Amino acid sequence: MTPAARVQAAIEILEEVIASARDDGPPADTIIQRYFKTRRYAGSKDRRAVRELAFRAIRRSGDRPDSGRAAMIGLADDDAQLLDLFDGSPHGPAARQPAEAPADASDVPQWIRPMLSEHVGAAEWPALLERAPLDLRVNIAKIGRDDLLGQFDGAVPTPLSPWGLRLASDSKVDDHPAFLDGLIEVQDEGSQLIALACRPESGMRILDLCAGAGGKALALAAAAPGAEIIASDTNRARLSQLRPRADRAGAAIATRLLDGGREAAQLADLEGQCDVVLVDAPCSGSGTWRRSPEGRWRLTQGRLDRLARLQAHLLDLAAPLVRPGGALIYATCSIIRAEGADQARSFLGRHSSCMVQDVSFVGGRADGPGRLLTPAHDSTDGFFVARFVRS
Ligand SMILES: C[S@@+](CC[C@H](N)C(=O)[O-])C[C@H]1O[C@@H](n2cnc3c(N)ncnc32)[C@H](O)[C@@H]1O
Repeated sequence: MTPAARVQAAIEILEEVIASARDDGPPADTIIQRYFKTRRYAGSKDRRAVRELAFRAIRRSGDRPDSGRAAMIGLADDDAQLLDLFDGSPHGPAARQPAEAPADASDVPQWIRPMLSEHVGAAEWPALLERAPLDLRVNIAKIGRDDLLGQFDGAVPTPLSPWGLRLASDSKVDDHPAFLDGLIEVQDEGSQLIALACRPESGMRILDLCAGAGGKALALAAAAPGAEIIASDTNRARLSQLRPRADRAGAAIATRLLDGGREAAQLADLEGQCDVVLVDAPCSGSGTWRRSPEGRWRLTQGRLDRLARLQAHLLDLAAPLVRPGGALIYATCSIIRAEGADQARSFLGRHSSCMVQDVSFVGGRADGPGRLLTPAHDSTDGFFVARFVRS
């Protein structure tokens, strides 16, 4: 591909990413993979260059651009070499017209700014979009962290989680023997800290209510191999990914597929029976923009309101399942108050039998009844987490 053809390819990809963000479709990575499946002429260098261009344009625009071309023009207006490639050559983009408006540049969408946690001021915004390192969680049920340290080039222990190793962002581990043997999982340090906040111990019964593909359930099982762990979710496809991961890790985790709206009846046998219930609730994902920067283009006030209602519903569902003296842990990978401190405060207002307890990990900052981790302050994804004890 010529350099100009790469720019045109990135514009076409951006067009799809914009439509997908508007219509709640697949993420940018999936779109890029699909794009090249039907374009075998593109070599690996072309693919890398196009991907890089598309992601640079996505990171540059906080608000959803009008078109892929507007997004790329925005990037090119600050980069003379890129602008020169708008030359109308075959397969390249048409020449830039003076009347064409570039997409606006911003880190955080305008409308979301007033909704962020007070900790996430403008000085923290650039870090929300910096490339994240690759964090691994060592399966401590099988091996110690120090025993694996030397097996990965440039790996360092994560500073906050005792289970983590940090590698450069572009590291690949899915064909590493340690991965195939179930000794590691890819997991951001922030997610590891949420599992730590559950204080898992052998003999406990732990419900991971929104387990998804089981990232945190696996961390809990590794930390407390003698615990009974139940992983539930309403999404069959996600929950079914847990089984092979648990087999690889040698973890015993029971799963329960729930029907949205019938969860209370399906979990009735666990009422007052759980030592710990983890509610890792669906959220805006605003704490993970550094991995999925197009997530900023997906959010609308309507979506945010629906998510906040679902989070409240899941918290109300979870509270009666906790045994007296047991703990409810609420987490979202969000830096938006409505999904964090405000949600936790409302929960406390509705449930007088629950009291706040400090989460036991190092890191983060106090944020209302919970703690907030942010990329700038903690070098983790952004997370809100609160721990409640049932009296
Ligand atoms: C943030 S994700 C969970 C990530 C997972 N805990 C992990 O560590 O990989 C939230 C999950 O909540 C699930 N969910 C949505 N509505 C639910 C409901 N009513 N009951 C249980 N799970 C639900 C979604 O399907 C999604 O998998």
